[in-house]
Amino acid sequence: MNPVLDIAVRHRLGEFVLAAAFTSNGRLTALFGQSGSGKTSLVNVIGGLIRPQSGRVLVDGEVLVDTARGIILPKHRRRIGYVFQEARLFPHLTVRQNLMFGHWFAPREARHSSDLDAVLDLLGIGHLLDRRPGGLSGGEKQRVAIGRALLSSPRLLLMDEPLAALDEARKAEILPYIERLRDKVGIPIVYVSHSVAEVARLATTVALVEQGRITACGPTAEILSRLDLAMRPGAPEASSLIEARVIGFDAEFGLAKLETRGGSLQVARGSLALGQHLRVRILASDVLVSLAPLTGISALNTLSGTITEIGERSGQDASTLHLRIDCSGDALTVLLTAKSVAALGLAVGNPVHAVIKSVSVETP
Ligand SMILES: Nc1ncnc2c1ncn2[C@@H]1O[C@H](COP(=O)(O)OP(=O)(O)OP(=O)(O)O)[C@@H](O)[C@H]1O
Repeated sequence: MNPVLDIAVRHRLGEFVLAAAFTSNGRLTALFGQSGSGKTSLVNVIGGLIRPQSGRVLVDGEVLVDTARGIILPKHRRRIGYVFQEARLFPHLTVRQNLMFGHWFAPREARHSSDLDAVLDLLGIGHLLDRRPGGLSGGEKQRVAIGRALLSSPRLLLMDEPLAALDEARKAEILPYIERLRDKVGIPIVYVSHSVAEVARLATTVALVEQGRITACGPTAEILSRLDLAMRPGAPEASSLIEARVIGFDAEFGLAKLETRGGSLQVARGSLALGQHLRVRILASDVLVSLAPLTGISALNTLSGTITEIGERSGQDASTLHLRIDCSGDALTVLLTAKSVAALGLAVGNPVHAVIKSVSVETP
């Protein structure tokens, strides 16, 4: 089977050289990297705004670029939807007219009159149809921009920092729509971000971009927890993504009880619903390790596991190191001082208890 994305391109922009190669089968592939690492340039190569000097771009096996065969499809023939940081809607047109603008760009055989209803429902924008962009919130504008891109029947959606211009409340409002887009619409997404929290929540696959190159690419949980990447410049701070399910609530204290493979966690209830499946994120620096089960401390969460990997000493003065604990199939990455590791005599194979404060468990 063809990968969803198969990219290997080389392109010089002044002093900067983009030399990026990766494949992805993810529904949402995040390009993550520091400012200036080349994420937007790569997106522009995929979208056709930059014609690469050499290389290939294939989406679901369709060749968009293959310089060796002299193929560089023009932008308008690629069927790629773009969503930028700013919504870029036409101010003089209504929301309906903005959306239909996307529809006109869809190939005739891919246009269906039912598409509009499905998109309105998916993005919750049906009530905005007669409004003009000027009267919409930033989050509403972005939902319309996503709708417009979807209605062009793209084979791929490129989203370049779509939430960067929004405040925290608007981001929180739009994230569930992007999750639905990822899970319910069969269009693969390439998503540029430099927010680890966003990547942890949305991405199925992460490609790390560093100085024009892809330094790692793989499933999100694996990339975020990889010890060899943890201290690289621009790499996300090491963290663990753990699959969990809401199994109950503690009404008196406003907590939700989550079940994970390695044990239970208690977190702030927020808007969690009974039975909901979610991914929680725990920073490596927010976990303590104990040889014996602890009593008499305030932390509410203890996961038990076995040390599977101890990384190299790193950080300031090589004073810290990462280790990985297998908690019944979930990998927990922990940052400790080298001194603690020596004092406890920690070694691969040791059974340990990982202690996590509830406030350190990030939930959607
Ligand atoms: N036309 C150009 N000529 C010369 N250099 C360029 C050109 N376009 C981009 N660059 C350089 O290429 C590098 C990568 O830029 P790019 O915008 O792709 O990075 P980015 O990772 O998207 O950054 P940001 O997160 O800040 O948007 C930068 O150093 C930029 O200055």
